[in-house]
Amino acid sequence: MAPEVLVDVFTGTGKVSTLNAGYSKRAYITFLAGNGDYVKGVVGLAKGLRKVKSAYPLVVAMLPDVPEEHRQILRSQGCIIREIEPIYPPENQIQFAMAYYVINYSKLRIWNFEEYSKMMYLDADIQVFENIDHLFDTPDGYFYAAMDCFCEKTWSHALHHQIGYCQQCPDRVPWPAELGPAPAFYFNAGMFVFEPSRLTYENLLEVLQITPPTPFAEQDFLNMFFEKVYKPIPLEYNLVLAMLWRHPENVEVEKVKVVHYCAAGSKPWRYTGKEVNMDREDIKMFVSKWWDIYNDESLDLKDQNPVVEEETFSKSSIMASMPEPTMSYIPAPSAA
Ligand SMILES: O=c1ccn([C@@H]2O[C@H](COP(=O)(O)OP(=O)(O)O[C@H]3O[C@H](CO)[C@H](O)[C@H](O)[C@H]3O)[C@@H](O)[C@H]2O)c(=O)[nH]1
Ligand SMILES: O[C@H]1[C@H](O)[C@@H](O)[C@H](O)[C@@H](O)[C@H]1O
Ligand SMILES: [Mn+2]
Repeated sequence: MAPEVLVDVFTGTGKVSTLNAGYSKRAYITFLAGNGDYVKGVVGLAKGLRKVKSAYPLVVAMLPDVPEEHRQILRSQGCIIREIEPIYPPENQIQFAMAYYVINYSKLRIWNFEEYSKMMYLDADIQVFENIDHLFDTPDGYFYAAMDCFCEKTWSHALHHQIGYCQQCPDRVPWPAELGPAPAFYFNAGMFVFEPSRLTYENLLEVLQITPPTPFAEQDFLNMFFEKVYKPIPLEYNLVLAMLWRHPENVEVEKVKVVHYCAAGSKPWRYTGKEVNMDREDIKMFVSKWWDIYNDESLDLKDQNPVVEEETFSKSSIMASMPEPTMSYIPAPSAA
């Protein structure tokens, strides 16, 4: 049976949610490694979440190599800092994952944050342009994320890409019958909704030990691990920018709530406009919208005191004002 795509149907009652009454254990979470410029992405994300009046704090799971200066910047923006130990794939096998992505296995630590009942992971190169708090209301027991696209060069190692198959337009080149059933839907791991759990965490680490690393590192691993409970959500919750030129018919730009600046050359803080497709008007528009948020001083955290967790929660409940969504499911088109 084809998996289902989650579709939100908003009733838009505008009712103020009483978040502290049972829902306070929710948070956004991102990942930060190294002393480079990804800290700018996290600052941008923290300000973006504030702009759309998200009711939940942003936790930053960071590796020990993030310098104190960057931690201070993030604290001053209201982020909750949580240091994690790196996770490496089994010894001697690292060469099979793309070097750049190996560090992302460390992301698995976030399943250990059991003090939160539900979290939404967002890459540091993601920006949120509309409130997406309602995704926390999705039924428990599933893994929610948007489906990826296989058309860019980064996918050239994969058979899908080589034969021209993409799950975003499965009719263009249908999956060849002689290769067996079409592959399960595959999500981009830059954005997902999950439930931390010690049991799941231990399971993840155990299975990782017997799983050979693959090019997209933890993204491939999570796709395999959560295959049976994966529920695709609409692309507007994680617009992988390449969708704009690979599958424009699937994108309604005005509906986009979350942009993932993952296309080569599109990270706003590194943007030069010179790389392929980077001179497009829609790309320029999204990059400039990211900078508007990053540069907007009115979005800086007003309170100069460093944020402590409890404080953030109670502030959140006061800020919370959002429509109450109802969710329904429709079947997705078959990938075959
Ligand atoms: O020097 C770095 C590199 C990466 N990151 C963090 O790691 C995330 C992933 O890196 P990119 O966003 O540059 O990579 P992509 O978006 O191309 O990666 C996609 O594929 C990866 C496979 O490992 C992950 O699944 C990632 O979440 C997914 O969006 C960043 O957003 C950021 O949060 C850092 O903090 N510092
Ligand atoms: O799955 C891949 C991967 O996450 C890449 O890093 C990203 O740049 C691509 O856009 C995506 O399709
Ligand atoms: Mn990313």
